[in-house]
Amino acid sequence: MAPSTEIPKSVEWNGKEVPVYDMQTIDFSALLSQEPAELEKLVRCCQDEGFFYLNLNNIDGRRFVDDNEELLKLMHKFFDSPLEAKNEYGLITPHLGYEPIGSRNGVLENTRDGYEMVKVSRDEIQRESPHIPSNIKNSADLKTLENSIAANNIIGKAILSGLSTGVGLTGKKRFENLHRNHRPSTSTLAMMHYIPSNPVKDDHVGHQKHTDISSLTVLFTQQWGLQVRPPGSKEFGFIAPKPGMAIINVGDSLRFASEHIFQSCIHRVVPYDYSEHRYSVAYFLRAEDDTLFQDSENRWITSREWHDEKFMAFLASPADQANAPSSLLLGGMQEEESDVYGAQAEPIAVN
Ligand SMILES: O=C(O)CCC(=O)C(=O)O
Ligand SMILES: [Fe+2]
Repeated sequence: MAPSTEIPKSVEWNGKEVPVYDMQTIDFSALLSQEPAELEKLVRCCQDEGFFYLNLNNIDGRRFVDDNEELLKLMHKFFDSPLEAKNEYGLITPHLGYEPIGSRNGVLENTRDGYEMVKVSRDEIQRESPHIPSNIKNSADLKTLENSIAANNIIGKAILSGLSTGVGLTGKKRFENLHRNHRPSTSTLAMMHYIPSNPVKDDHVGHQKHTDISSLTVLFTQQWGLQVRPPGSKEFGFIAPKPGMAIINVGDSLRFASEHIFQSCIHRVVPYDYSEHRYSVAYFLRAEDDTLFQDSENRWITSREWHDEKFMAFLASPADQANAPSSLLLGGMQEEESDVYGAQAEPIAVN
């Protein structure tokens, strides 16, 4: 019998039954044509949940899935290298460079994070001699990185454009116009490797609860581990990876740009299979640095200021993080009262 591709409604994780949340699916081809029914669905996804699958299993999308396969090979080469090679430039800016395992707080109390990450920004890849570690800098590697950044940028812009049309924005007010390609931004490709870990006994575990700084995040992963906490829900639940589909989420900046109509969904990553190495790629499409919007405290703030402020807050110690306002940490998103597991004091992070 062929293996079942059915996604279960819940799975057992860490000694507990945990929901698997079903998300809506937006079809990339229909999005490109701005089919009205697809745009309506897209707007609803962003207003109600802030998360959806993007189906790339079609003639328009398959090349982006292939780009991601190539990138995965490059990631294996990079992460298999010695630490000194990976850390050749260190973390140059928050959106460019390498962060070793344990740079931030982990997903559970008293843990550090369980992943290493290398980021290549869209602005940097276009420079004459970009700061990229030498072990992924031959001309084929640069092409692979460029293809992925371009692919994700095209996907992000198609979504922004669909959303602008869907909510009736015209001219300069359209979301794409806050994300012009030639303007400086912190948009970046983040490649992550999670080490195997057991939440019961290890001290480097997962990726802490957060909302993304970005306008939109385009995520590729073939492995379980991502959990979301949709608005109004009492607990985190898994999102199942699906072949040929990217997972898209709205981040704080698009929530602000939409006058807080869109949800910036709360999420985190846990080790699903404790013995597994997990790989994921998140492209953070961010607004032009000098874009002005109002945060949930009604402060006028630029895209760059929001990025820098939130990033610094999350590099802070667990004690300082606990004292930071949740309007900063969770982009103004409210959490429902938690169940027992979710109620434990968890640090919160950012990307
Ligand atoms: O690894 C993942 O699946 C998600 C990572 C993430 O949430 C982030 O980098 O902001
Ligand atoms: Fe994230």
